Amino acid sequence: MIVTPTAIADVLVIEPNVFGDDRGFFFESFNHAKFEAAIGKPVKFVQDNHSKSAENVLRGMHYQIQQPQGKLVRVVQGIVFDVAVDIRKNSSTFGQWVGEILSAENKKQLWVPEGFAHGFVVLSKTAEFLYKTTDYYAPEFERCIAWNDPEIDIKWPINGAALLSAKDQLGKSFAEAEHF
Ligand SMILES: Cc1cn([C@H]2C[C@H](O)[C@@H](COP(=O)(O)OP(=O)(O)O[C@H]3O[C@@H](C)C(=O)[C@@H](O)[C@H]3O)O2)c(=O)[nH]c1=O
Repeated sequence: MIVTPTAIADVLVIEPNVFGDDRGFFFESFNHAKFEAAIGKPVKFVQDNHSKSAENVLRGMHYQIQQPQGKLVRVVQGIVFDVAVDIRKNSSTFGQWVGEILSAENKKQLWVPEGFAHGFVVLSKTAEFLYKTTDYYAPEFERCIAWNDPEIDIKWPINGAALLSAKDQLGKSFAEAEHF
């Protein structure tokens, strides 16, 4: 597998070795030992999540202020633009974002560590999104930063209006939001 740091060093792009043959393909979508070697520390995932969304659906920018979740994300159908925002106050990249196209075809995964707000927008007709998390869902600690916060200024590659949940329409500004 190929591991490539992004502009924010702790956020990694992971590309598995894909073995294609006459039948189709095979790849290890997660290997604990190799993943720990990639991030350089022990990790324990406790939840696997799967969502499906229509084109222009934008979910984000989410985090849990307690029980923070590291997320290993990938796409098994369609194409998304996936984004991590560094909200660690002591980080040299505090307030910066990185984005990556993840698709069923490119099979890229993004490692979004604890301390980041995370979100994505769907660029295909539909997309199915899978992710592992290092802590359990805890709605009482769930927080949302507005996807279009001008200070963060994420350059979303979308045509048309983003489709948001009622909850995500109430996302806070980066300035107002709680940080780590
Ligand atoms: C995230 C989550 C949701 N749910 C439930 C709550 C709700 O009824 C329904 C849909 O929840 P949401 O609207 O919060 O789902 P969604 O907007 O897809 O939330 C997710 O967005 C992406 C960007 C992330 O980074 C995730 O961590 C998570 O916050 O599913 C769980 O039972 N467990 C979970 O882990």
